[in-house]
Amino acid sequence: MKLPVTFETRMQRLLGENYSKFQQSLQQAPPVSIRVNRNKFQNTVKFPQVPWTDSGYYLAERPSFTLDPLLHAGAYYVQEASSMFLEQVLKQTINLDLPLHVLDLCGAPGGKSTHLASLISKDSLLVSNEVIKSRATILAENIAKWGTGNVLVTSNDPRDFGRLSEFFDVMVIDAPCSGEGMFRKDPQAVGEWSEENVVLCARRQQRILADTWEALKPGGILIYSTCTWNEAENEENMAWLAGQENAESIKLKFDDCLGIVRSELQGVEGYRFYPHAVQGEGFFLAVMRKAGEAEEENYSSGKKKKYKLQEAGKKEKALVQDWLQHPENLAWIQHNETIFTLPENLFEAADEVYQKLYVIYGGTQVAEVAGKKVKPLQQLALSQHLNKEAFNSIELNLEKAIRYLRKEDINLGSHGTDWVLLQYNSMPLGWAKQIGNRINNYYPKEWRIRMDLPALLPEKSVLE
Ligand SMILES: C[S@@+](CC[C@H](N)C(=O)[O-])C[C@H]1O[C@@H](n2cnc3c(N)ncnc32)[C@H](O)[C@@H]1O
Repeated sequence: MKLPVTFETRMQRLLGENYSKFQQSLQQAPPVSIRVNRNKFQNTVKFPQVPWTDSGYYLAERPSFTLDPLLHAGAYYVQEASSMFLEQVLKQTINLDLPLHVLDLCGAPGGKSTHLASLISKDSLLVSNEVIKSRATILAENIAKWGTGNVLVTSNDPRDFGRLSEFFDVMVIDAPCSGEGMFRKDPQAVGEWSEENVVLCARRQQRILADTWEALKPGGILIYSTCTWNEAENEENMAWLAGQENAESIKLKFDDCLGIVRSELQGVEGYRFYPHAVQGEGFFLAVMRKAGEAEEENYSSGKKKKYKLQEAGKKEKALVQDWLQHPENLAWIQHNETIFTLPENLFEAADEVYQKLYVIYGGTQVAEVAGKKVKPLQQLALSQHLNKEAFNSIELNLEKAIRYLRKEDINLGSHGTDWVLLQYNSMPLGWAKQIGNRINNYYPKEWRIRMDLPALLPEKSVLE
């Protein structure tokens, strides 16, 4: 790999005697890692663990993830290991048992958002945002597959978040960057890199930070990360923020043997991940606390509030409320023919987000109801709160599961006229409707597996 000269000079300065080890590590294949969705998959996982997270594992090689039904079921997410350090930050800086409002500002495709969704309590709200619409759709798909039901996916420009003044306890900004840490994984990134682009990225990151700072509560935590190593996009931006706003750097504790490098600039501490020192890709992270103390939230001010979210009709709700576990703890909401739910205690906060931002996906999408006709939605099948007892289900073998996920017609050898939940390894994949002895495949067209099937299919899932 031919590296840009100015990049090499800077890395030599940053790494000193470790530079040659760094250079060698760029020639090696990147490690493959996954993060397991513990709410869906509780079995023991046989792989070596990523040291800074309870649910991350290294695989010995890269399997065909696309052909693994459990990936589509949301049982795990493929994520590079350094990014999983987010878990340590949250565990060390926040009481995760409290009901929190969390923002993931640059969310797609959903690595950090799905991780955040696993870490926060069920009474917490995650707003997962992605400004680019096509990428926001993929984010919504991954959030639905993860299935926690307490996430709103928005597609807004960072400046729109000023409308949610002092709303978030935690803000994660995994900023668009010059991608130096991706050189090994994506050699094309080398060709796209330039000093001018580093400067442009650093300015854009400052703009993003300035635009969203208002949305953080006093006392709230900002977790800033990039997948690049130059100081302009990292420490210098954090020092700039500390100078502009009333923010202090938070220092994290961890064992030096992990190989994570601490950096310091003008009182701001940063954490650097290099591929020769950790089993993961290039990454930078810093944590800041906004000065002050949060005031007690007071949503019920006495005035009759006008909500944007409309309660589901009684008749419509009666048709579907047994499809989720503990329906009594949920707010049942209707938008046209679609019924969806949010945890009851999150209704007011979620409504505020609906009023101020462009929400493309929220909570658990349960069903479409037209008169007495009810159609269960894909997101319900993948919800962690699905009441499986309410449906007939059919277990598929691996080949049939893959064919179902390709939206092919499959023969189940069954008979009937009802909805059936199709599963692989007892894990729901989606719906089919029986019509006599054939079935209609209701897997969403946009989500289907598009790749041609190899002559030999995998024998089992990565997790088996
Ligand atoms: C590093 S990626 C995020 C990865 C994601 N956090 C994850 O863990 O899967 C940065 C994201 O920022 C988005 N982005 C690009 N320009 C942006 C801008 N001006 N403001 C906010 N986000 C932007 C990109 O579309 C991209 O999805």
